[in-house]
Amino acid sequence: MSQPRLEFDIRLERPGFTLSMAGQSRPGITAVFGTSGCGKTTFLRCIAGLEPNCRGQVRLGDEVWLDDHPVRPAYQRNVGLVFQDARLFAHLTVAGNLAYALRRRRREGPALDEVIDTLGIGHLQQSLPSMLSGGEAQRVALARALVAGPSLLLLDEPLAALDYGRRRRIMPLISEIPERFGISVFYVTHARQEVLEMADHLMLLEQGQCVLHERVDTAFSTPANWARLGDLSPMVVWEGRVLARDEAHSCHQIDTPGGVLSVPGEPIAVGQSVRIRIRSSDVVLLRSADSLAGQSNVFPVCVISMTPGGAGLVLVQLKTGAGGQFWSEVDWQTASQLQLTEGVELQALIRPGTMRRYHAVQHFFREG
Ligand SMILES: Nc1ncnc2c1ncn2[C@@H]1O[C@H](COP(=O)(O)OP(=O)(O)OP(=O)(O)O)[C@@H](O)[C@H]1O
Repeated sequence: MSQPRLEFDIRLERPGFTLSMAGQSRPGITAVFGTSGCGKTTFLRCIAGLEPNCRGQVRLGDEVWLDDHPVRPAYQRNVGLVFQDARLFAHLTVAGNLAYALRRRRREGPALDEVIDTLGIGHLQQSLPSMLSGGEAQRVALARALVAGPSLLLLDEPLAALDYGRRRRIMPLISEIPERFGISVFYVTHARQEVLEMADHLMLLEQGQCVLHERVDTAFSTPANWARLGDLSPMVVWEGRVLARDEAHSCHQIDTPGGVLSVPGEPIAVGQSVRIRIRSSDVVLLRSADSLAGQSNVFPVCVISMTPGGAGLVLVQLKTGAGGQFWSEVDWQTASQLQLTEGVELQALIRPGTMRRYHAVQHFFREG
């Protein structure tokens, strides 16, 4: 299903704060990320038409929403909004909340049953909001937003008030929304895990400006971004696809840009897209693979570059035969013993169990 493109070039002045952002939506989920006060919520509010002093241009597909002054006020912008608190109508049951949204629908939207099924709220229909857990209430809030048939979904930390278990259960449901309902999503979060698990793209805001708008794997794998994404240790994030599962050893064969990795963990379906994070500290370098016979995740690699890392270490950039680049961090003594220089070929072992796997139900890896 095609997702109408949002284009914006907006400015909002407040005492001590200016939001100034230009760009366009990309298919799938875009995480809006950044430190507290950088303007994430304000950006969503400007797009939704909730900031009367916002100036500039906003359009969604052929519809002009803002042309220096509002052309379409908030109630005429077909936007679904979900906040940290569910904000359900307290006097209506779940079914009543959904029926309300259905009555206000202004364009063709998803079937009610499909939304209820996707979010797993069929058994809650007769409940009042006061009877719902935080996770249930957020699922109903998402369902209510979807039932209204929005052209764009804006989610402002919808999982922030939930515990880890509930967040984990809802994340895959949110991941499905863009493809299943043909809607682009902007998703404000502070949580890196939510970005890695759900988002296709990352928009990083600093002091009211967008300083990065990239695919998630590229954003997290670029050295210049590590500090600004919250003091990350050197890492790469690879997009991969499950080729096979080895039940006997509880692990998966995953095709990645670096080659086929063997990754342990809970079952994931063959064909499923996943992300793999490999930190520099997870990678051991050796001159020869002789002592590693039978070990999985050993790759012949070539040294691309060496730069001083943190804490007196050297950061070694490596490339596998398949072309995937990643990092290892060693002390200078080890670097000298291994005679590391650019162009040297050696073996890299990605230590089993250190790789972090994210489900990443992504379908929008291509630039849209
Ligand atoms: N209603 C308001 N009136 C005046 N200033 C505001 C208002 N709301 C937010 N601000 C200010 O605007 C700036 C951006 O706030 P915003 O809420 O968009 O940041 P944020 O990135 O969403 O923060 P957080 O992650 O803490 O939610 C901040 O300096 C904030 O203090």
